[in-house]
Amino acid sequence: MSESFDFIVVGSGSGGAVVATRLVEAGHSVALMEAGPSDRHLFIQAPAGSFMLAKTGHSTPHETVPQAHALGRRMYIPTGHTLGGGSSVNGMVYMRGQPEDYDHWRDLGNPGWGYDDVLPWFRRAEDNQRLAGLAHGQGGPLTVSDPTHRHALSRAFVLAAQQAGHAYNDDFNKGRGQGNTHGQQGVGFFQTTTKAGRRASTAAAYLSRVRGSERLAVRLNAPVTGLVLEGRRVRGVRVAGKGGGSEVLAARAGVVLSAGTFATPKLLMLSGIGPAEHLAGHGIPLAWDMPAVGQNLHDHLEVQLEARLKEPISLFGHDKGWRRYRHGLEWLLFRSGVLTSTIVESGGFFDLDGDGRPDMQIHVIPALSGDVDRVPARVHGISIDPGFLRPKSRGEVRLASADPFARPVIDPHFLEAPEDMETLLAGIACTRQIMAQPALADLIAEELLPGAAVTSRADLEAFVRGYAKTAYHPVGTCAMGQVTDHRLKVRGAENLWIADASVMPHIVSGNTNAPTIMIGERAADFIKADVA
Ligand SMILES: Cc1cc2nc3c(=O)[nH]c(=O)nc-3n(C[C@H](O)[C@H](O)[C@H](O)COP(=O)(O)OP(=O)(O)OC[C@H]3O[C@@H](n4cnc5c(N)ncnc54)[C@H](O)[C@@H]3O)c2cc1C
Repeated sequence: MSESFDFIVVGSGSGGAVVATRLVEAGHSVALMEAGPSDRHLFIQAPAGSFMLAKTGHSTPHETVPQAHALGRRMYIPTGHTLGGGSSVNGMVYMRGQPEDYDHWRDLGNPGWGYDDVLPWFRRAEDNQRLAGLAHGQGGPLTVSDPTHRHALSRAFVLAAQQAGHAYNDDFNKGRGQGNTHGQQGVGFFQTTTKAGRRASTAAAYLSRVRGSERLAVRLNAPVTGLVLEGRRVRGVRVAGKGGGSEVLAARAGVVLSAGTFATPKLLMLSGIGPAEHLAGHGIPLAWDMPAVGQNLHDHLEVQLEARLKEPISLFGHDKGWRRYRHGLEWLLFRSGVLTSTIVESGGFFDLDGDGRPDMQIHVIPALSGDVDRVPARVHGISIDPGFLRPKSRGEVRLASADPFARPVIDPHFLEAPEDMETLLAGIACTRQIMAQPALADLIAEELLPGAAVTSRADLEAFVRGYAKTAYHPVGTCAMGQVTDHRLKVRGAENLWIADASVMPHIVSGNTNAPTIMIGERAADFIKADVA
């Protein structure tokens, strides 16, 4: 083995960069292996650039297998592929989910993961620019701030939703609500992971603290292709080298997998840790049988309602011609203007089934955004995306072959559970009610998607099956309690941990970046204690 470190962390995303930073701060030497390139790119650093990142090579454009309950469509689920991973390409919405999510994780057999248990780690990570008190932290690495740019359409949505009877909420992360209200419920502006007009990825917020340390080696464009095992002990990792060769790096204390919901189970399976029959089918020697690896894949799904506007007030055209240069210059010189916008500035949480707990989230985009396989109409418009928070459908990730460079087979079984369809249909009705209120109705010329004529249940169901898209929050494929224990150590392994979104046993009721950062914080503490 060529080089050795105390720890090797595989993947520098929302979980990995946090673990690596905390281990280095604790005095350990760490090799942080990242398959993707550097994050030095205007579209990463300037918040609004995120909408133009799809084609820059900073994300991996995963595709599902044809989805039986979505008209046989292959659905697009990108994941980050750069320093900072998803936190470098995401929409920067700062959201934790609901206290009940974590209480549920605890009740599934993961002691120490209830809301009151995890709250201190959310607070430790956080440097909130507006909110203090029991729910929020100051002085942590991750800056959480209010959107400085609030587009007229983002504001119109918030007003229209209040006109429809939904309460204004100025803190979706306050935790348990007052009296009969749920702390998350209502509409407003999302807090963001941005700092002074720039993206606060885990690379910027965490890794920058230890970048100069001689204990940290960051390897970019360095895909790990498997683990080096000796019985139940991990000795190191295999890394693809330039020109087709491969190198082995040694880990004296252990290895942390933080390659994300698709790549972490893939690496386990390539290393012989997974469902025995599946591995045998690909000729991979079994290390130990773990049927749960790759199972329990789930994600948030949403539909996009689109409307054409009467006046040219959306963001349409702002990424073209002279406007593009003006916005770029304003951001470069002053860190102000449209490029500081996270685009998804407003939205809310709605309790559609009346059980006292929101089950639907809305994201608002002040333009027609389309989808990766759907070019939007070239007109001024607004997109309003209702999506479910707690999907019932479950799928899986499997190997396509023993080739580490083959994309995994991703089958989320989207919309298989009838409840998922019901929540989306109720979400469309709720969204239309908001669009009918004066603050939005006065701006809207016509509904483009699904279109005013689409009102029958059959037509609306067909719309959902034909247009539903993911919110890019895949989780669950190495679930804590199944694949790892409650201290995030892989079951059966002596010194192998997982710290990414794959360990969530059940998706949180909200965006997944902040919860994954919390998982990274906790993993670092478990690991430090385990090797002390
Ligand atoms: C387009 C988009 C928008 C999103 N918007 C939001 C949002 O607004 N708010 C929010 O909270 N969440 C959002 N999310 C989700 C959130 O960013 C992710 O849930 C989170 O980043 C996942 O973190 P992770 O640590 O599990 O994996 P990642 O952050 O994806 O990190 C995994 C890293 O491992 C690397 N890697 C993979 N395989 C290997 C290998 N073999 N060797 C070495 N390195 C490897 C990858 O390149 C990547 O950098 C969004 C995600 C996307 C993609």
